[in-house]
Amino acid sequence: MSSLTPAQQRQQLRKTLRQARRALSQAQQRHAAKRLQKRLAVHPWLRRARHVALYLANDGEIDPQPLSQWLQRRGKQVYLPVLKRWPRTAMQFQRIDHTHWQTNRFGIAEPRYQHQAARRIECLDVLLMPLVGFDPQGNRMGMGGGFYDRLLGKLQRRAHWQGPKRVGLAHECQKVAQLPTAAWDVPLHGIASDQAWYSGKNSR
Ligand SMILES: Nc1nc2c(c(=O)[nH]1)N(C=O)[C@@H](CNc1ccc(C(=O)N[C@@H](CCC(=O)O)C(=O)O)cc1)CN2
Ligand SMILES: Nc1ncnc2c1ncn2[C@@H]1O[C@H](COP(=O)(O)OP(=O)(O)OP(=O)(O)O)[C@@H](O)[C@H]1O
Repeated sequence: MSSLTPAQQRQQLRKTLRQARRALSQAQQRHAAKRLQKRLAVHPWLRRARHVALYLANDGEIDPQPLSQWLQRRGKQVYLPVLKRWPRTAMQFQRIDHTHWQTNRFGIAEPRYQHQAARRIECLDVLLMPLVGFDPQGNRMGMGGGFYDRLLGKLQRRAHWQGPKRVGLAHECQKVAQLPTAAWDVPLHGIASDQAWYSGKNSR
């Protein structure tokens, strides 16, 4: 209905797109994950990268696992997000080798925090991000926690941007023509789906 506020529109869209990705079969998920790996394995950003963050698939997200294995075979360091206990809105990244696992408050597995395995976001080469929805202009909508936006927002306010390439990973069914954007959204440099590569327009 046209009487929805922008926040309600985002919420509505989030619900529809989450249902769409959850409706994919296991076979479709496996196929998509493999296609994604093939696409990114030839991308110069990933071929050059030494430190890459990704995520453990949840709620129908496209699965970066085949890509993670490819990266590790190439001797690259792979990192996962770990939610901070305090402040509860913060997140950091941790290398995954020799890891003890725990479950975070959203039921997603994550490495137990170890100071020596953590890496600052500005020292990552590529940040592969989960998303609920994207548009071909490079806008991203996540689960609504604001974890990635908050982390990247801090970097963006610095005079000299130094940070990872921001790449969203998605199923093609998560694409919309134009996302309603919020002031704090940080645009992506690119989006890789199982079917295509999208170059973000307003990335820097
Ligand atoms: N695989 C994966 N890992 C990730 C993220 C992600 O989006 N995907 N995150 C990206 O930020 C962070 C976790 N953020 C999340 C935010 C909300 C929910 C979620 O399921 N929300 C429920 C409500 C749960 C509750 O409040 O108890 C929901 O909306 O139904 C999950 C993860 C870090 N790790
Ligand atoms: N840079 C920021 N500074 C302060 N608050 C922020 C910032 N970015 C996001 N937020 C807060 O986080 C909340 C969720 O934002 P949003 O809906 O854009 O999250 P998301 O991108 O879907 O989630 P995520 O990044 O965790 O995947 C917003 O209501 C906003 O208040």
